Amino acid sequence: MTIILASASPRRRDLLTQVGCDFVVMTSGVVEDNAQVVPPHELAILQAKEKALDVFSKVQAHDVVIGADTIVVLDGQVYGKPVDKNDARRMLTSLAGKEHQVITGIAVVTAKEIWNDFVVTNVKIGDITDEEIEAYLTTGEPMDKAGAYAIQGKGALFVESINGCYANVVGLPLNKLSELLKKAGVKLL
Ligand SMILES: Cc1cn([C@H]2C[C@H](O)[C@@H](COP(=O)(O)OP(=O)(O)OP(=O)(O)O)O2)c(=O)[nH]c1=O
Repeated sequence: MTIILASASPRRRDLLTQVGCDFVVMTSGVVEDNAQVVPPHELAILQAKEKALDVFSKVQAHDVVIGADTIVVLDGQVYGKPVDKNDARRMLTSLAGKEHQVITGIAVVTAKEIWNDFVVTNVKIGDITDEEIEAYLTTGEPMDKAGAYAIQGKGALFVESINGCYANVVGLPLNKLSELLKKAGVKLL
């Protein structure tokens, strides 16, 4: 049995490595579509499942595949990864001074069953000046992050407080993952 992380995200790899998991990475060919008309948490679960199932179709039947999808939700509006600098600027401007939710959907797929769930973390972004947004955009950090910021990077300068799982914001809720892996018969400790 091999544990496979169906993700191109270096953050997810780092988090899984942090907890001593022995795994390999395989990226899925799934194209995300955040415009789907389903509630945000369902969208995150759906996309996590799609990524995991796509990879599962290419591996051995006894393997375990993990998929995840992180979205930012502000007043019911879903923000994925920005398409360009203008989109990132728009996201950061609207997140400033407000609380939003970071939702990660997670799926663990085995030949027997698909376990899935989601985790919500509330994040309050403080006031940000236009000058700070422009400076942050030039770092390039926002471009591959949901909501256009990285709590684990310079984006931490904007985060006033969080309520909930930190790893969830970075892209992989480790406590929830452990719970789902245990159901699939995989123990990390
Ligand atoms: C909010 C936030 C998101 N992110 C990242 C986590 C995810 O990698 C990314 C959201 O995009 P995702 O589509 O969830 O993931 P991905 O495209 O990077 O990787 P894959 O689909 O192959 O698994 O945003 C941070 O790194 N820090 C943060 O503070």
